[in-house]
Amino acid sequence: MHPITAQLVHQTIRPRPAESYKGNYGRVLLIGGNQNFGGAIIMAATAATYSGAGLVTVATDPQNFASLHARLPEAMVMDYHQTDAVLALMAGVDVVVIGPGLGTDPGADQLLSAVLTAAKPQQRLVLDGSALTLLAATPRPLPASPIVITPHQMEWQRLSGLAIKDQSPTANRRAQRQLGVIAVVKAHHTTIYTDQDVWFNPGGTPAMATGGMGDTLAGMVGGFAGQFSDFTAAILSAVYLHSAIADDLAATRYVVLPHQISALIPEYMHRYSVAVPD
Ligand SMILES: NC(=O)C1=CN([C@@H]2O[C@H](COP(=O)(O)OP(=O)(O)OC[C@H]3O[C@@H](n4cnc5c(N)ncnc54)[C@H](O)[C@@H]3O)[C@@H](O)[C@H]2O)[C@@H](O)CC1
Ligand SMILES: Nc1ncnc2c1ncn2[C@@H]1O[C@H](COP(=O)(O)OP(=O)(O)O)[C@@H](O)[C@H]1O
Ligand SMILES: [Mg+2]
Repeated sequence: MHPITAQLVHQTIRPRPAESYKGNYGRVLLIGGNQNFGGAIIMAATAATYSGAGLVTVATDPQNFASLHARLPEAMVMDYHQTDAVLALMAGVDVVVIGPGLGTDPGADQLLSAVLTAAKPQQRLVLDGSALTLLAATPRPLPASPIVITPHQMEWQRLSGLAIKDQSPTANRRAQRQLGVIAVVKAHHTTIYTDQDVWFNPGGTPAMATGGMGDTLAGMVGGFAGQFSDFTAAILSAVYLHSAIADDLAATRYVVLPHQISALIPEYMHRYSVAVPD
């Protein structure tokens, strides 16, 4: 098992070329946020935007449009009930993040299936939250796209069939291989399973135990996946920085809130892009 290192993050987040524009930094579509969980997709979209995604669109329940715009005017919105319009927009994006606050009603289930069916081989997919619960309840074929899943331990139990107490690296590895996707199994020290390797995240603190913390990670993974060509390195760097920021904040705070992490992502990305921090 390899630790994710500051060096790896430094090698992944490089200074931006001067001759570039928003189209070079990833078109990211985030899908989620029902009438009860609008905050989840707002936090995910905030993290994707603060991670440097060039263009962010959020497909969500229209009830969330005003609050999303008020928090994040950089994001565009669309009604996720209009499946054809969502799929038409999806055809032009680099990354799809689906699941934060999506809920598990039949409409959400159908939207997940439609997105999985429409995904093109070059599009990167981030499956989180409700998307994983839906997938566990009704397994369906996954597209040939690069896919990362970001389950917490209960979502991983539902998906893998492994009880939380049995989620050892060896068992997780076996389950990841069967699914054929990169698995970020979130815990106190998150472990990441790729086809080649098992990684662990050295950071993380119980100060992160707040609703929305995983939604924020999903958005970061989406933002990084739209910018950095090595998909695995992008995922590992997002996992590392998410908790590195939290660990630093937790030195003087009892709890760290998801939006506090997002606010610091640009500063940390700059820091890691210029040097390997101590
Ligand atoms: N502000 C918001 O709108 C929020 C929306 N959320 C969304 O709510 C939906 C449901 O997600 P939840 O995770 O809340 O509910 P889930 O039902 O998927 O998981 C929570 C259940 O798993 C158990 N559990 C065991 N180990 C756990 C672990 N390590 N971490 C978390 N739960 C563990 C809990 O006791 C609980 O019974 C998702 O779509 C999620 O994105 C949550 O992220 C919370 C914040
Ligand atoms: N005790 C802890 N130590 C380290 N990290 C934690 C701890 N509790 C929560 N986290 C992190 O917070 C995030 C929680 O994700 P998740 O449960 O999906 O949250 P939500 O769905 O509410 O956004 C994960 O990245 C997890 O690693
Ligand atoms: Mg979650």
